[in-house]
Amino acid sequence: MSDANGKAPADLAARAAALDTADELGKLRDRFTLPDGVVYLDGNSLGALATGVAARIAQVITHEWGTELIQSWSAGTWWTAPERIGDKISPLIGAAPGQTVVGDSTSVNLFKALVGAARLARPGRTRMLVDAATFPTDGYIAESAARMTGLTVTPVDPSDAAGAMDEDTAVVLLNHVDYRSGRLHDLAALTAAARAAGAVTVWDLCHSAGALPVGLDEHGVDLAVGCTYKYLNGGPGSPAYLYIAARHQGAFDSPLPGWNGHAKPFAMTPDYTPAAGAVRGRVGTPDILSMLALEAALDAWDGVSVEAVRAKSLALTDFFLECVAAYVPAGRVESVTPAEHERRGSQVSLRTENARAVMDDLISRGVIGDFRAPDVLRFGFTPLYVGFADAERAARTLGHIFG
Ligand SMILES: Cc1ncc(COP(=O)(O)O)c(C=O)c1O
Ligand SMILES: Nc1c(O)cccc1C(=O)C[C@H](N)C(=O)O
Repeated sequence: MSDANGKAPADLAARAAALDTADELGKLRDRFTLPDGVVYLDGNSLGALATGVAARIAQVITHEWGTELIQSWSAGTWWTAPERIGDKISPLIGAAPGQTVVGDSTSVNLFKALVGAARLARPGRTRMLVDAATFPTDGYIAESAARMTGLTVTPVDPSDAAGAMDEDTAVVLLNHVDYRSGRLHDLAALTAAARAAGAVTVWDLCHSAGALPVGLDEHGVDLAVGCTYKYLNGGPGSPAYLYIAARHQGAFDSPLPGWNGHAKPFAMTPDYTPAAGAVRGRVGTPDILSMLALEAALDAWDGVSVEAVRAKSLALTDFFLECVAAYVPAGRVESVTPAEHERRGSQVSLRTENARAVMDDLISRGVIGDFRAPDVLRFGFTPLYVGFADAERAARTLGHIFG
């Protein structure tokens, strides 16, 4: 038997097995619970369940809530969870401790970051540059934040963003990795360009954190947000995070100054004095169950370097593209994810006709990716629990659908 392009599936299957055997990260799959027989390539939408989470949440419910009751806020681990878990995420995004706080959704953190950025921006500037291909929520929130702060949104393709930054640019909002195409944008160069133009940067890290090195401190990013339910495996609706660079913390003026961000929340004074540090990015009572599930899920990263994850991610996506080229009849799919490593995130997006029906068929055959309108099959590669045999089976199954 040979595939559509004449390559024997056994060759690729054998290669996949050898690559999995040599893979140093392969054993990390044991840190996750995944259903048997399923190839899960949707961890860029909802990460898999880390094994320690269920027991931790049972303990939080039965002991901390059920027995310790209110004391868990003060004597236990609850009150400081947002900044403690922020510090646990920090190494994954290249941030020193004290700059990252967990809570709320990405959308809400975008709002805080964008209005905060506008308030940090140089007076008199009028424009907010926003990634034109952005995940919709960023665009919606940016429009509202701009309206509230007297700015005007200018949509811009990230490839043209550096050239569009000028002395009228107040704020720049960009995605590190594009959710639909998987295109990786040059965070270092774009942040440098924004700094040169005197603009404040806000990066959305939803599709990069936990998949590749980010380097927020190293590259001088001002503010960043990201979700935790994708590559960080925090669970459905797990809280997002907000990064406020140390140099801005004194001046960061949150548009949502809730009592949890107050310097002395339990003084319960009528006037607002923001807490020092990233804690001023907090708003109201944190969602403890989701937050502590996230904290337990982050244990899956113990002893794992983001650099090693990136190396495996690129090897996986390279191999998947090779398998797709071998198994899928020519002309049936077209990759919209850049081939160059320096422009590729941790997913492969294939454009095809009837993409929704094709994805439904794939899922019915045990290969879970997702469909993104209008015509994209999206496959996310999460190196902590996806292997090369998964990539080969996914491509082979796609080949069968088109065969
Ligand atoms: C780039 C990006 N930003 C934001 C979000 C979502 O934000 P929220 O956590 O508020 O649903 C997503 C995905 O849901 C996303 O891909
Ligand atoms: N956040 C999601 C949700 O609540 C339900 C279903 C999917 C999602 C997603 O994460 C979508 C995702 N940001 C994307 O890149 O498409």
